[in-house]
Amino acid sequence: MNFQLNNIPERTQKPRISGMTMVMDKGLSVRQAEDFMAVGAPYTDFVKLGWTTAYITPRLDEKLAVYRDAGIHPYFGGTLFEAFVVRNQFDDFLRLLERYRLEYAEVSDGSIALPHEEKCKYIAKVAQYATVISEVGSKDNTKIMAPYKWISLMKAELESGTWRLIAESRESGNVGLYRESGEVRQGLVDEILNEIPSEKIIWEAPLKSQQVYFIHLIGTNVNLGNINPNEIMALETTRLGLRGDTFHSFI
Ligand SMILES: O=C(O)[C@H](CS(=O)(=O)O)OP(=O)(O)O
Repeated sequence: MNFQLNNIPERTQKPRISGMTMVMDKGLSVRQAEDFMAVGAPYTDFVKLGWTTAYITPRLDEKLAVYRDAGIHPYFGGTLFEAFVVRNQFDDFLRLLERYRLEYAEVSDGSIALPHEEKCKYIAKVAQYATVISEVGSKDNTKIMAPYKWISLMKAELESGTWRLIAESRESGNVGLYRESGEVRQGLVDEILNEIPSEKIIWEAPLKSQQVYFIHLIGTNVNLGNINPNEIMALETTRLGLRGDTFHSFI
């Protein structure tokens, strides 16, 4: 830090198992990724190349190297897994993990209809190649899932070998965990937290109001995802109680 301020909440240190920040890269150039790492690396744990953008990303190997060299784990969005599965190319997906030396892989069913037992089998298989992060929740805002269902899916995915669960919100922050307005489904979050340890969940929270909600509810070291690269410094200061929204929470 550049100077001393007392009573700053303690942040977990890398390699973090809680207090993690997952940033969504929607198509940064290699140069933009380097610039992002120049300021954001200490505050970023994972970079997800959003949905299927890895398919068309120029100089993909170079971009992955930029993140790895900065101590960040890059991985591909779950929609890419779904794009392989829906085309009966699951084995090609596994080869892709090896080809790009990906240590983490997202398994999701946000865009395809996949019986949950099958999703769990995929989780177990992918776990033989990479550490699995599995996403729960639909990308379709007409599909509202009851809290008990979220919890049973989450438990089954953990039992199948998922390392961390991602709670869906999309980039827009208005599905899954959130109402169409972006407001948090608070009852849902409370029920999930009664049954699943919070450090097992990465809450997708692209909007500032959502990040603030989870920092107030769970604390500085809540796991947050789908953060815009441009917002990484803003989020870190919010975690530290150094922005108006959380200023009085930690003093
Ligand atoms: O679910 C997500 O956060 C993303 C991005 S969006 O849904 O396309 O907005 O998909 P993912 O495949 O997990 O990157």
